[in-house]
Amino acid sequence: MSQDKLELIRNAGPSVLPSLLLCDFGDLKTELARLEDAGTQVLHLDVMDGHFVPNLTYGMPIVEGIRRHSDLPMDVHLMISDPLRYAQPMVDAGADLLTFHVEAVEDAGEVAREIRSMGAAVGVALNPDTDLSALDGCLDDVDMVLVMSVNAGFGGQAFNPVALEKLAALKQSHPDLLLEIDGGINLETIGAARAAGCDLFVVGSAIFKQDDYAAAIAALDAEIAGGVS
Ligand SMILES: O=C(CO)[C@H](O)[C@H](O)COP(=O)(O)O
Ligand SMILES: [Co+2]
Repeated sequence: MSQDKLELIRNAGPSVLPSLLLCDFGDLKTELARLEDAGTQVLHLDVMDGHFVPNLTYGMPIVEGIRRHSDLPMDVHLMISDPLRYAQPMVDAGADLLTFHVEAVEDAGEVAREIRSMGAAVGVALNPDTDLSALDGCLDDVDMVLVMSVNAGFGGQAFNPVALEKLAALKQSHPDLLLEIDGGINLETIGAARAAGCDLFVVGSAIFKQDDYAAAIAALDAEIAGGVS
């Protein structure tokens, strides 16, 4: 199931992934319908534990609730101190791609292999201050690298261009790896991320602060198309 969904995620690229961090959780069903009508192919869910990051969001019940109302592949961004503790419950709740932070674990390769053994695709994320060398030894065991362009924890932060250098370096060293960017992506920044080789573009504020999600996503798609792959 998840390997099929991984193919869907791969084939979706280059694509905008709405981050549900800033959606109306009081009316999630309508929000999901609006995103599907806007052509969304993959959802990005931000799970924060109030420990690895100073913010608290949601866990398995919300992921499972979203799964009940949408068949879209779910890219679950774990901003938590102990990703393996919750990996299997997240897979059971419907996560297709589970991404953990390299800063949270001692052996990223081992964590990646364990998540894969649960039947999910796996991504590894790194914050702006974390050097790419932190990924040494785990890139053969992941399907995707999530390059953060803000410090994980909150929506609505300003884009940090250090992410562009990391994307370009990863594209060169690992051309087959799926690359995702997250944080401060909007009409001004998305083209540069595409030009740096990015495939998946997580967007929160630049969609959810607009009245018309479809128009917001179409404008972002147009900027992606204008970038150099
Ligand atoms: O992982 C995240 C925050 O840690 C979110 O995915 C991200 O911040 C989306 O929000 P925005 O587009 O407003 O930056
Ligand atoms: Co995220």
